[in-house]
Amino acid sequence: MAITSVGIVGAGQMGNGIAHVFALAGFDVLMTDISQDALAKTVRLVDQNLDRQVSRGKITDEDRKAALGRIRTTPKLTDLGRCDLIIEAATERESVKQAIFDELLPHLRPETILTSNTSSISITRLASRTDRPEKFMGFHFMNPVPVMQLVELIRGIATDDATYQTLLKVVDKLGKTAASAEDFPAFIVNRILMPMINEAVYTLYEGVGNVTSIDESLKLGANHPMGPLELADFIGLDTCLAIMNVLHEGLADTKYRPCPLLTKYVEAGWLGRKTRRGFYDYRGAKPVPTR
Ligand SMILES: CC(=O)CC(=O)SCCNC(=O)CCNC(=O)[C@H](O)C(C)(C)COP(=O)(O)OP(=O)(O)OC[C@H]1O[C@@H](n2cnc3c(N)ncnc32)[C@H](O)[C@@H]1OP(=O)(O)O
Ligand SMILES: NC(=O)C1=CN([C@@H]2O[C@H](COP(=O)(O)OP(=O)(O)OC[C@H]3O[C@@H](n4cnc5c(N)ncnc54)[C@H](OP(=O)(O)O)[C@@H]3O)[C@@H](O)[C@H]2O)C=CC1
Repeated sequence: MAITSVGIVGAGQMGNGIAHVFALAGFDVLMTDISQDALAKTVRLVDQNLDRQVSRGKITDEDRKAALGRIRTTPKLTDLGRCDLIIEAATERESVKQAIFDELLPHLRPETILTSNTSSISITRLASRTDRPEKFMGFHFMNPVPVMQLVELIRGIATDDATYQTLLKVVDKLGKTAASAEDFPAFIVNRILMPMINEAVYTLYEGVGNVTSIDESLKLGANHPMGPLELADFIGLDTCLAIMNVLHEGLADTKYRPCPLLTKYVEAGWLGRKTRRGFYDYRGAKPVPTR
């Protein structure tokens, strides 16, 4: 099946980046979000990021204008029913994703492919509660989407080969690289990355280092582009905690227990960059470590 139109549910940082790369690659994009505020901001943010690519000579101003012209928004989830491909990129909570699929399913055409950008949740379980487990897949983009080359493709137990092949072609059209992961908690990237971030929070919790020394150590000592705490703030501490909980519950191994300090930051509503406070405080001119 040829995909020309894409419906994106969730206009947060991931939905925004996904809309950006699909529109630039020539797909028609329709976005929705329960937050009208997020929806209102999203096209402006895509424009800013496209503009950044124009100023760095990556794309032309014509490309920017054409991409923007392909993005539309709607407050009504059910309007996405006419799209060829759905990418759910709402908050990392199974009940949220479930409710979205329940509402959307009666409005989809039978051939529509349904995907989730989930970072960790079982694709087989999400798929099993839909009317099309064979046309359901994990479609996991990395943040920031316009920059990161990888897309993880996760087949549930029932996903058919035609769906997988269609998504491989879509990834190719986006100019990105696909990696296939089996459907186990947090797949490949987050199975490895998130325990490292959680360990960095334990290192902070136990006083082995402070925010600055931990981040500097990994940046200068292991050549990571961002320190683990800076990266956690970038991803969102709520998302990091949700992924650790899926690993902990799904693999039933205490080595994945989320650090109590990570839980405390999330309970405080200090979710990182998106709330302007996390391991760093972003409310001033420069980020200031909170510990
Ligand atoms: C949680 C999950 O489920 C999975 C995940 O996503 S895990 C998170 C994965 N992501 C990472 O690990 C990111 C780690 N960090 C990095 O790679 C880098 O710090 C970074 C690319 C984010 C920024 O790099 P930087 O050198 O500090 O910043 P900056 O110079 O501003 O940007 C680098 C390039 O990215 C571009 N860029 C950054 N953000 C962008 C955006 N949102 N849109 C478009 N372009 C962007 C810049 O234009 C710049 O392009 P050029 O190289 O062509 O000049
Ligand atoms: N952050 C990251 O680095 C990565 C995240 N992901 C995954 O992508 C998904 C989105 O993450 P991210 O963009 O960071 O999260 P954000 O918190 O930035 O955005 C999520 C958006 O979804 C909205 N939302 C919540 N419930 C609904 C709903 N029922 N219908 C429509 N929209 C809804 C939220 O609105 P409101 O704020 O009002 O609740 C918010 O605008 C998650 O599954 C996450 O695990 C995947 C790769 C990387």
